Amino acid sequence: MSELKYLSGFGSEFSSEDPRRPNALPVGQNNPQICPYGLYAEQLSGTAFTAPRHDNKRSWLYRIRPSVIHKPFKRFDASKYLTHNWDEQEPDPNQSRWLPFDLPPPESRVDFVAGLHTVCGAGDARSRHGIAIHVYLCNASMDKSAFYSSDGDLLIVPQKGKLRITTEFGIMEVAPNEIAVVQLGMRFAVAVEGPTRGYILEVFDGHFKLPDLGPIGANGLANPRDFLTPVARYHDEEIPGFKIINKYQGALFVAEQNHSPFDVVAWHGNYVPYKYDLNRFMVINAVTFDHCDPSIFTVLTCPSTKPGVAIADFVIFPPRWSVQEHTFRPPYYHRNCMSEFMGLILGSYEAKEGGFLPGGASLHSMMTPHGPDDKCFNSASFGELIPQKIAVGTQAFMFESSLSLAITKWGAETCQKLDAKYYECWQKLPKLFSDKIKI
Ligand SMILES: O=C(O)Cc1cc(O)ccc1O
Ligand SMILES: [Fe+2]
Repeated sequence: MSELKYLSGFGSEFSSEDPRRPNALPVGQNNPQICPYGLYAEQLSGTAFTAPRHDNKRSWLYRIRPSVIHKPFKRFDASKYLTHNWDEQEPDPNQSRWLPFDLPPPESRVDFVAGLHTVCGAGDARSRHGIAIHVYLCNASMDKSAFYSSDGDLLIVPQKGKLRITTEFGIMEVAPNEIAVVQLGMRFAVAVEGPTRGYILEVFDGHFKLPDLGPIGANGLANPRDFLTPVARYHDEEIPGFKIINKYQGALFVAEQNHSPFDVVAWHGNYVPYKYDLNRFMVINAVTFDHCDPSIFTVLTCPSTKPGVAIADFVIFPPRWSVQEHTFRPPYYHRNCMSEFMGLILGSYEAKEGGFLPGGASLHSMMTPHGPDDKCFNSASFGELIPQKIAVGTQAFMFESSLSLAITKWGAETCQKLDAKYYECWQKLPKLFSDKIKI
């Protein structure tokens, strides 16, 4: 297969034609009486028609058949651990840590949709307010099926195994240490190459944006040109019994049709799927003293209507130099009015060298105290403060949300990965209080 091509930019107005059908995009209008090549015009709206211009998102798809040619949707029970039921368990404010989530057994055949497991979440897709955090644990490619969420945008964080994501807009390949965003309503199919695991943040409220940079200036953190959107590529295939799987109000539905939904010959617009390589993140940090809040590491944010408060931020902890003088350099001890769900893509996380493992996770709920374990505290308190390259070969991330998250039954019990001894990592923190320590 030839190398995939991408369009570069975040939030841009793009246009793309499959080179096999030049001039497939109508010129100067969206709805010609007959479209070039006899294509159907279909608008995919990502915001209300009347959203302000700077927020307005829509794309026009020129496709062989309109999406409406399908049989009725019926309930589908492909993934029994996908849920929006936040009342399955009693509330639990404890610090939670999960060992790496199990991959499906090699003799099984589990695709991306069947492998979706909801770990925690809050809110309601019906009132378009909330989030769900899922993991996907799969080992087989989707076959004659496509998936979309009618509930929210999906920010996909591969941890193990590359994803080849065929979308209506074209194909993107996303490997660990890259992320992909497939927005509300966009249909996609995932092909994998073996045991595959990753995390998904689904936001019900709106769309992800790049954070404002304030005094940082016009450049830095995640730069817009590093976001890549696939190019148009169509399949003209009759496929009897092709399944369109729809996540709608937290439940799965399936509708059959007799053709590939990946039949878009050309498209234009600013409502698109995209990917981003986390290695491209330009880190800004303190070069004098003290520990900055982790908001400096925000890759993408889904804002709420309250100024400065995110429904959810996607934050990473990339390799970087640590140079602060007379400073306790690791994360400070804290209690936060936001919920912090963390995962590990590669390596280890500086505040917890042991126990927090790639493919595992942690949740520090609203106002639940947390911070470095005793080992980290001791070495950072008494180590020499030379410039140090930290987190080399590692990548931890955080989904930080202003919502108070509930853990599902699968997350709390069925997965059997909760580490009941997690609290112990703080119990041996020493009492240093003494008249002898004077600074
Ligand atoms: O809890 C965590 O490990 C995440 C985190 C990192 C940091 O550098 C500062 C605050 C914070 O919540
Ligand atoms: Fe934290």
